[in-house]
Amino acid sequence: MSALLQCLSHTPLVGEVDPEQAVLSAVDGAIAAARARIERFDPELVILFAPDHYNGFFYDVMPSFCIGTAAHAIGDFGTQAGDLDVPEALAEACAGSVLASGVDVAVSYAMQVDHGFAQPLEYLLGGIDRKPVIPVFVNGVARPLPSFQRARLLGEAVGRFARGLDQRVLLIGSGGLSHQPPVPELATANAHMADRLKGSGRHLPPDERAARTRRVIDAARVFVEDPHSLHPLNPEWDRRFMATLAEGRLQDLDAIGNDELSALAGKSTHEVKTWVAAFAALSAFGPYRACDGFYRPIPEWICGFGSLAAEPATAA
Ligand SMILES: O=C(O)CCC(=O)/C=C/C=C(\O)C(=O)O
Ligand SMILES: [Fe+2]
Repeated sequence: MSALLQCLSHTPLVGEVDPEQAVLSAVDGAIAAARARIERFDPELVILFAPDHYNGFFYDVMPSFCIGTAAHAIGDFGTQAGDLDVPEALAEACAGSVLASGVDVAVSYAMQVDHGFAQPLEYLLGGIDRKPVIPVFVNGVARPLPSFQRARLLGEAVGRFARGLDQRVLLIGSGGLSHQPPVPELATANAHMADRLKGSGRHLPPDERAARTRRVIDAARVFVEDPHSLHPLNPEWDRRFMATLAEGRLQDLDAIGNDELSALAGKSTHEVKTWVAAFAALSAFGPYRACDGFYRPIPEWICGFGSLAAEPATAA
């Protein structure tokens, strides 16, 4: 029974609109360090908390949280497509344990996931099917959104389940930090887009997929020139948020409401609830020690890009 945590921002813009080489090299260095630590740990099971961007979860039924007993990655923005290696019985047991803890997580026996899940698996493990993984969806874009507190309680419940396994468990949180790329919203969508958001977007025609990709790339190019063309990045908030997690003060976040968080750091920063869930899961193993914090505001990727690892304080 042991655990390692790695939280990492994701971006669909890597390779499309990139920052200068020095920044890219710094990011590559942070990811390489994370990957080396994970290799040394040699996880037997990965529990991946990640969001979706209207590729797998829609307003026909939008859960706050969902555990997959099987999952397929669609391969958006150049990420790997295919099946994740989900241990079905273990994922079922995890969902049962979380429900018994009082957190009403949904389950999916055919979860569809996007770059939010695929990118960390590729960057940190070398591919989407290299290790058994329990995928845990955390709604980070579709209002109404779960709160920091509920994300923490979800993570604690998952952590108690993981602690009971005789396995080396890698906990991953994917997404964030401050950012607001152009993701459609139901409240402002036209009839066609509203239909897509309610479920017809599950199998998007290739021309619409290409237009959607193009829209994000174009927005990034404009954002680099004009930081007010989208919600500005907030490095101060991002650093404070990372320090809060590193110092084990997860409950301090409970008081921050969702509208307040959107105003502080952009409507997509709710993805950081995956970080909160992952840290809360680690806290079920006892006090932890965070390490290798990395942060850069990267307008080319429309995000505050961060990486943070942690392990139980008792680990060697
Ligand atoms: O429908 C769309 O256009 C969605 C665009 C999209 O998927 C953007 C994703 C951005 C991130 O994942 C991110 O910056 O975290
Ligand atoms: Fe995202």
